[in-house]
Amino acid sequence: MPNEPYTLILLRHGNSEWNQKNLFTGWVDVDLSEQGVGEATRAGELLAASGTLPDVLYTSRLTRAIRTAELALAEAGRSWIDVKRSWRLNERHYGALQGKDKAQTLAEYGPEQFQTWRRSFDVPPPPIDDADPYSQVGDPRYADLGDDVPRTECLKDVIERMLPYWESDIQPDLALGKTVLVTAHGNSLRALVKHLDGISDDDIAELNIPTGIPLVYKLDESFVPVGPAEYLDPEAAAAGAAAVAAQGKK
Ligand SMILES: O=C(O)[C@@H](CO)OP(=O)(O)O
Repeated sequence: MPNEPYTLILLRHGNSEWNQKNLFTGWVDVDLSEQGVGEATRAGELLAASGTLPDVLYTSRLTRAIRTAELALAEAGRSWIDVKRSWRLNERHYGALQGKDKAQTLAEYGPEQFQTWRRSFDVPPPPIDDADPYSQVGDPRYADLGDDVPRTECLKDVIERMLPYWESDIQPDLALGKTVLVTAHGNSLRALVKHLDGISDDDIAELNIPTGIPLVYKLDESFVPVGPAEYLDPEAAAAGAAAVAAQGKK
């Protein structure tokens, strides 16, 4: 291979106030919890210690991802890098479940329906009402979407809105040899990992992304991984992923 492989770092935001309260979040703009602030800072330490220093940052338009990136980059001495934000990296819109308690939802609807809403590939939760306090309709942050602001999404919908951005914006920066950091969300990153690793529609249900631990991909010139992606703290990543899988059962 003539050139060095491209480096892509995926980072799920640190634990949020609603992760802590065990509420479905989606596009609701909640901040990091104190634990999340610590995780974001630690992510920056891991980047610095491994010498994986980003040249450009991509984030969603949600505070928890933006702050995670700011804290991690400050810790790694890279606050100065260029930043690009897109709603296409936002969390999966959780429809009418936004703001609902996960444990209560599990108790009310049962494990099968609960798992279908959380992890099925193509079954979205019921749509959120435009008048719901947790709807994003009318939010100036999404003025460019007009009436196309999502009312609910399944993982398939997330892949369909995220992949065009991956191709139009992120891939060209990688092709320039830049180390790219993407700070995003559990389900928008599951969508990207599914694409990169060629995971089937069924198997993706089992994949959970832990909060605040950088996942590093090396990609060839066709943006295909040259080996398995690596978490910079594999033990913490395994524990974190198991905790995400168990949400609701508390
Ligand atoms: O509530 C959410 O938006 C997501 C991520 O926190 O939850 P889940 O892991 O249940 O998809």
